[in-house]
Amino acid sequence: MNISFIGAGSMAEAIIAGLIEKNIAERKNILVTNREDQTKLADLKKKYGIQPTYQMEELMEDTDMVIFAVKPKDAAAALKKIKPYLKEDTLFVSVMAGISLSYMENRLNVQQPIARAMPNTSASVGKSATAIAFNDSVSKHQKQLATTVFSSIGVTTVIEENKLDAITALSGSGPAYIYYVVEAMERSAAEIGLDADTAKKMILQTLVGAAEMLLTSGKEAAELRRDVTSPGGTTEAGIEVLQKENVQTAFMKCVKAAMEQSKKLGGMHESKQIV
Ligand SMILES: NC(=O)C1=CN([C@@H]2O[C@H](COP(=O)(O)OP(=O)(O)OC[C@H]3O[C@@H](n4cnc5c(N)ncnc54)[C@H](O)[C@@H]3O)[C@@H](O)[C@H]2O)C=CC1
Ligand SMILES: O=C(O)[C@@H]1CCC=N1
Repeated sequence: MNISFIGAGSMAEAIIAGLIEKNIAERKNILVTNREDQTKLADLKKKYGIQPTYQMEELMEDTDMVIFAVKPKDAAAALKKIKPYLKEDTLFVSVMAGISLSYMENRLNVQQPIARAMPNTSASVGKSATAIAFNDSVSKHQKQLATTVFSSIGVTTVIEENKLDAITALSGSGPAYIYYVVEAMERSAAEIGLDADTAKKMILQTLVGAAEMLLTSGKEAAELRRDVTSPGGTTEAGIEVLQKENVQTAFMKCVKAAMEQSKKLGGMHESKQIV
């Protein structure tokens, strides 16, 4: 498979690492460009053996798929730059938060095959939860190609585009919520007299173990929680505080706020005139 990346930041690198690790594409067939940071491209070449280039013709000529991984604020300029070189039947895959299929169709070509994907940074370790939506021009074969690419960095689900803001809030931003909880556990461990190394080891194994239980036990989260909570015991005392402080409600508000922001990001850019 030939794949070209527009944008060479953390998300592009995570996907490149997955493609190489799982042998989805040969290193010589992965082309990468960015706006101007030649040092970053040289680093990527050294690390992964991929092909950096600033030649748009080279990027677009034989590619099966263009992965577009620039920030939403840079979308308009980057789309304008590539439009003259993008072949009309090449699959264009965006990983940008908030930017809709119709926004991209309007700036590229209404008939362009376009996919909108939302991975997360766990892609770097092959554990992304990615959701992907397609416009009507994407062929069955192209859907398979895109699914293969994102499956190389974790689990992939095909969904309707109108669910992508919710997905962005839940699993796109999701790793950050978990890290936030870990930060709190680390701080409390220090306060109750545990050294940082011991605390980290215990917290991380607790996290991995809980995830494995959720994946394999066949039990719901609430049931697993009840299994830990002995009547009159330590967990009950802890959870009572979380309930009194409305922590679950706060988390629900957090996900909703992230979803609103995803919608807003899209709206902010959609309202700009096509230039
Ligand atoms: N970081 C995250 O957790 C996630 C990010 N995303 C999305 O991925 C996209 C990229 O995010 P990051 O990799 O974190 O950003 P980043 O800032 O690390 O990388 C952006 C890249 O785009 C390049 N770029 C900007 N304008 C360009 C242009 N005109 N032509 C060519 N290249 C250009 C920059 O040089 C840079 O290499 C964003 O749209 C974000 O919404 C999606 C899921 C998760
Ligand atoms: O915070 C953001 O906007 C990006 C999208 C999902 C995760 N990070």
